[in-house]
Amino acid sequence: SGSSLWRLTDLAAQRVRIADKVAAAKYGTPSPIDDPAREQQIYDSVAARAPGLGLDPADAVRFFRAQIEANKLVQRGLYARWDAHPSSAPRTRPDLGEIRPVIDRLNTDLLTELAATRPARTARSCPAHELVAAGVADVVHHFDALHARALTGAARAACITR
Ligand SMILES: C=C(O[C@@H]1C=C(C(=O)O)C=C[C@H]1O)C(=O)O
Repeated sequence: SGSSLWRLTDLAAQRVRIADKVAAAKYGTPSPIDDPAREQQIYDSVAARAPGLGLDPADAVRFFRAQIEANKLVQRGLYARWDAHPSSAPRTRPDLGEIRPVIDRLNTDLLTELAATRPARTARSCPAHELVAAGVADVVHHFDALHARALTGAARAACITR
């Protein structure tokens, strides 16, 4: 992987994609899209692990805030779609308890990759990496506009602009 942002971007894309399963798990149930307690757990875990990886905790948390916003953007977009076209709503309901461990694993891999890509993330050229994200979204993941938009926001947060 080196310092290239491809793997980081692909992991972010996988995290955007899994929002489909999360939305399907919650749609038509009392579980809201936003779960602040779960989000706080993630931020606390990220902040605790960051220093051991040579990462600034605030920087790592900022990145994960963007990943979570991207995930919720997709969930909201899918809800709107499913409300408008009930025939497109999922017919089976996955178990959120089985999805979250996969997200935990992606979070760990993202954190590792954040540490590995520090040079690319601090480079002045980093914002151009949005193009990489667009390519990953299109060519690798065949994302629609909703998912591509979510990934663009998530990928932009990788750059350290301070
Ligand atoms: C993915 C979920 O939905 C939301 C998004 C989260 C995330 O991206 O990690 C965490 C909590 C929720 O606010 C979830 O509930 O697990």
